[in-house]
Amino acid sequence: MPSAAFPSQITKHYELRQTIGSGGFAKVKLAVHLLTGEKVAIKVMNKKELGSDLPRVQREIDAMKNLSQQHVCQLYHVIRQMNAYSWSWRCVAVYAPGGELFDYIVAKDKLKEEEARVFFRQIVSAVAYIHDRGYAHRDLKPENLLLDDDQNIKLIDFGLVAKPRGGMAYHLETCCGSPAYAAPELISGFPYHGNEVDLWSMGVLLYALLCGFLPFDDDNTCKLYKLIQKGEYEVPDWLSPGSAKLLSQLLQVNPKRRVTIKQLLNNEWMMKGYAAPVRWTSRIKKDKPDPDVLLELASYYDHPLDTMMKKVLEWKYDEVTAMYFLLCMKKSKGQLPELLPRY
Ligand SMILES: COc1cc(O)cc(Nc2ccc(C(=O)Nc3ccc4c(c3)C[NH2+]CC4)cc2)c1
Repeated sequence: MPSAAFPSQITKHYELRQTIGSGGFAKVKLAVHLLTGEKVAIKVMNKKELGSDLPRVQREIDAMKNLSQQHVCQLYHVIRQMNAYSWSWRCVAVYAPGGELFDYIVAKDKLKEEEARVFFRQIVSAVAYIHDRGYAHRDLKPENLLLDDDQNIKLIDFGLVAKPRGGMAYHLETCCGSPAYAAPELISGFPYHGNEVDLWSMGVLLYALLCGFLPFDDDNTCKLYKLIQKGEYEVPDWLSPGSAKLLSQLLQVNPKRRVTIKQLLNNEWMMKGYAAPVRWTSRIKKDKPDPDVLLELASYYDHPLDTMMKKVLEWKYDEVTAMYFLLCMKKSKGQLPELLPRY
């Protein structure tokens, strides 16, 4: 039980600020990492509220520990704390000052094709990466896509992620995600493939970006399901033929006829105005830590370089992992030479 005399792991490293998101069993707070001054997002989950959702927390944390890519929200630090008579989790991750893509679309009503293409290419990059790592997100929607300070996409909320044993071929028997973005095969209760379900949700997402409203929408969930299973939607006259064609390739009721993530990478619409296909491999090389950051860490912790390298490569998602990623963030902003206070 933390007290003033025994500061919690959180207050030892972070200064908590306001709540920036809440829902279900979790609350997300803005915080500042004391040593680097970098802003972070801290997701607070209490076992008591979690109830049956405990596996969801573990799934999200395990997934985020395995996912490091420029368009996926980076996990920095996981702190499990015993308080009162139950466990609580605090997970520290990237803060995305642009907030949710959902709010960005609402504020702009709808996006021009060129702007939608910039975001959609980054979303395809994130999904191609997690699929390649054997994960299906299963809850792709604008609320789970955040914008960082350069308006780049960061994918969050891996609580419904599925990493079926033996890769993606396995059917996933659970029904999940948000109804308006759910694929026909998922809501029909048929066995489905997680990666195909993600492609349908991306079709709904692209439609929302280009139109400012949903292709299938009804307050009555049963009526909504019928609309989705019919797969008929309005094609507004402001959509270009290319946009309409890509939407028809994504919003295919038969998952076997749906465009695949690999086909999307160099799809005609995706390539318009671009010289190269979507780049989806990670720019973050966890197996080769950044030498400048290692030097800074070794100096701060007063460790020999090779000892520091070994500690970082353990990827414990403790204070060392957090320091590493946050110093990388500072370096990307040209602020690394700001020396850390020495012990
Ligand atoms: C374990 O998984 C985690 C852990 C964690 O610490 C965070 C997340 N997910 C996030 C949720 C929200 C944000 C975030 O930055 N939200 C945000 C930021 C700025 C603003 C808003 C939200 C909304 N109002 C406008 C300003 C970041 C990560 C997952």
